Amino acid sequence: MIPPTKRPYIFINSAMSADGKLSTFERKQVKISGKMDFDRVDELRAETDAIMVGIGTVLADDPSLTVKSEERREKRVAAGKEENPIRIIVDSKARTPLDADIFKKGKGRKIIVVSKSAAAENKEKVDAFSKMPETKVIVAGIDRVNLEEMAVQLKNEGIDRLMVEGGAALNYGLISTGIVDELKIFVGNLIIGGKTAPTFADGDGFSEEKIKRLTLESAEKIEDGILLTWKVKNED
Ligand SMILES: NC(=O)C1=CN([C@@H]2O[C@H](COP(=O)(O)OP(=O)(O)OC[C@H]3O[C@@H](n4cnc5c(N)ncnc54)[C@H](O)[C@@H]3O)[C@@H](O)[C@H]2O)C=CC1
Ligand SMILES: Nc1nc(O)c(N)c(N[C@@H]2O[C@H](COP(=O)(O)O)[C@@H](O)[C@H]2O)n1
Repeated sequence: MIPPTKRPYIFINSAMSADGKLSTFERKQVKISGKMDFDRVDELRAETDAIMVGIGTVLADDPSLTVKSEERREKRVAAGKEENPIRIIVDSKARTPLDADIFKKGKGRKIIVVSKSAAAENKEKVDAFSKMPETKVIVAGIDRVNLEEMAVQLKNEGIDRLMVEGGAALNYGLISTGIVDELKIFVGNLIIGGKTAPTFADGDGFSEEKIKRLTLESAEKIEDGILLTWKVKNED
């Protein structure tokens, strides 16, 4: 495992239903958070150096990942930062559409992380990413993005605090690699159901001896849901 000093502090913020789902079996975005929780997320975005999502989330939701409050953007600029944190997509096969909202909405740097095989086999698309405004490509891993290698490269880009906003496969990948420090999970007042609907952490799952343990830091009621903040025990 890489020492925490060689990578950013990494936390995941997600909203899930009371039955642990991130969205429906159709993988369509569901409004789980209310107004207050979305505002809390906006504040977290404004305080972070970078925001990351997986390609599954880009293809499903097409998020812009911008700071929504003008006041918060102005505060960032006054502090000598860009309006928006660096927006990062983990995209092993270079599938990010060139007309994705992340390229169209909001100012600031973007990073697309691809695998070596995508950089070689899909060179035209990867070159096109590099030509998009304020966009850099990082290559990490052979056929799939190596998340540890990526984290070290992101630290070298000056990212000390990284917020991950899903989805299910990326959450599991990062947690199972042992590089997530904290989870902020808003549990909303709804049941989504469905055995194929994405859960907070999908992937292969842990065998019993490798189950990841957490320490509860706080539980806060927000509107009709609850925000749980956990520290991840990575030393086990
Ligand atoms: N409620 C919420 O807070 C959120 C919900 N969502 C929902 O989650 C769903 C998308 O989740 P997923 O389909 O799981 O996609 P995802 O966003 O987790 O992206 C998965 C992709 O990440 C890439 N990846 C590269 N290297 C990886 C590695 N080493 N480990 C894991 N992934 C790696 C792969 O290309 C993989 O296909 C959508 O339905 C979306 O609406 C997404 C974000 C937040
Ligand atoms: N915090 C939170 N609550 C929900 O109810 C959600 N559905 C999500 N989804 C995440 O928000 C992203 C949208 O970002 P933009 O508004 O486009 O900037 C979406 O892609 C998910 O990451 N989050």
